[in-house]
Amino acid sequence: MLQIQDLSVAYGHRPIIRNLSAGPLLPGRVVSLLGPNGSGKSTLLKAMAGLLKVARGQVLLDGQDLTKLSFERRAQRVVYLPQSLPAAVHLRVFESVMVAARASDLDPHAQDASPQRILEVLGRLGIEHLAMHYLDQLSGGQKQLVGLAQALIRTPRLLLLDEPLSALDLNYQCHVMDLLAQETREHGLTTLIVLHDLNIALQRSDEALLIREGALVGHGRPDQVVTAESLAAVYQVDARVETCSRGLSHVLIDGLCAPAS
Ligand SMILES: Nc1ncnc2c1ncn2[C@@H]1O[C@H](COP(=O)(O)OP(=O)(O)OP(=O)(O)O)[C@@H](O)[C@H]1O
Repeated sequence: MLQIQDLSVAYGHRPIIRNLSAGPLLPGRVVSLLGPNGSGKSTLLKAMAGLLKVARGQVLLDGQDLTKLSFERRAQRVVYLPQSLPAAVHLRVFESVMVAARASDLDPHAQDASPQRILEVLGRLGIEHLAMHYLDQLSGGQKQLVGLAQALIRTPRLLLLDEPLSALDLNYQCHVMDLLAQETREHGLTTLIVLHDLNIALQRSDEALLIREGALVGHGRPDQVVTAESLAAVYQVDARVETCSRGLSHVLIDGLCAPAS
């Protein structure tokens, strides 16, 4: 179970995340993290992953404060996939997933980095045919899928994914969200995913967190969080959330809200 308590994060003297509390987020659930550009989503994920100094507050995972753990112990529990992947090195896809599996390895038996397991993870993502390709010769979307393979091979307790669908086509977006839901449920992970596509958040996440200017303004079922009112308040768009013939919620954008006079 994940609980964020009174978290504050700053860059220098500039506060970004302000006394943010959220949770509990239960294992086995996919939670979308929503909010406008610059609202602090990546900053929140980086702080939870231990990559930024936390000015105040706690991130409790099963009662343990992640902000106080050593790098190695945190790396065993938390996997963070950044928005932009590091410049691709001249490694084959297969090797890069193997390196990722061993990255957090205090206990050599903790991660199964056998060739079969690596091929299985690549296969689940539909990219086993890329196993022997070089990372620096892949397309943007293919690199993003390899990043996901590097994350999933590690079976953490907490999976933090920053816009993991941004370079993927429609088919892969659906496929990856289905796979993440399956992995999350099967392994009892807590999965937090930054998304800009509100329809994907509505239809394929179990819960949503909505932030604005570093503060939490909504948490609950996606259809309770993504509403015409919240979209007007947070994104300044004039929108409707309607239910289609299959019973799924869709956001329809009519335009920008009229500026306040
Ligand atoms: N390394 C940094 N140093 C100083 N300020 C930063 C740094 N990284 C981000 N910021 C600022 O922090 C604020 C929040 O940025 P962040 O990347 O967390 O937003 P975001 O919600 O993820 O945005 P986006 O949806 O555009 O990716 C922004 O105003 C940004 O300019």
